[in-house]
Amino acid sequence: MNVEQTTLDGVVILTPARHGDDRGFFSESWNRKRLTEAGLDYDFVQDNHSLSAQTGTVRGLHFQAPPHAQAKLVRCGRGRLFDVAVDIRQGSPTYGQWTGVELSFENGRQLLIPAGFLHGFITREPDTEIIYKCSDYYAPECDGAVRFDDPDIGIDWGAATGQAILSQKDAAAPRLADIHSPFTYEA
Ligand SMILES: Cc1cn([C@H]2C[C@H](O)[C@@H](COP(=O)(O)OP(=O)(O)O[C@H]3O[C@H](C)C(=O)[C@H](O)[C@H]3O)O2)c(=O)[nH]c1=O
Repeated sequence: MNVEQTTLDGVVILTPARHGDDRGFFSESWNRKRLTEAGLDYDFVQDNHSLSAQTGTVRGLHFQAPPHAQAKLVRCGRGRLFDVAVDIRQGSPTYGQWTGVELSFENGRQLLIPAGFLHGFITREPDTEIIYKCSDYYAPECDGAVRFDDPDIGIDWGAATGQAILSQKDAAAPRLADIHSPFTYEA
């Protein structure tokens, strides 16, 4: 498994090995022991899987507040997407900064996002499926969102987002400056 750092401490890109043969390939998409050996041990308890039918679908930027904050291990099961994490830990030297990576079925890359970060993505192909592990259960009472096109964050989604396909919740999300982040940076 290849591990690449990003500009945000704790957000890393993982690429599990693929064992190809004349049938196709086999890959251990998640191996807790291997992550622990890389110093990335998370107790994932829930797998999520969503399908976005149209290119230019944006889901995010979301977080779950403590006591149900979620770390996530994100991968693309079909299609192609641009996955983004934003640091919202109060006091962090990278507060409000973002990092992004293209995840696709083809490249097999995964993004590991600790708790304390917003998560969102934009699809780059039709019928794109995202699959991700979460370190806590769904808790709608702890659900939070920030608008994906917040100018103070300034995410480059790599596409025109004026026609982004959004849920009503995401279309009405506040700017980061208008929320009180429940996360605190611990050096
Ligand atoms: C997140 C979640 C949702 N749901 C139900 C609630 C709604 O009836 C339906 C769609 O939920 P929502 O519109 O919040 O789904 P997304 O817009 O894909 O939200 C997710 O998108 C970003 C990228 C994330 O990282 C989060 O996991 C999550 O916020 O699934 C559940 O039953 N369990 C869950 O864990």
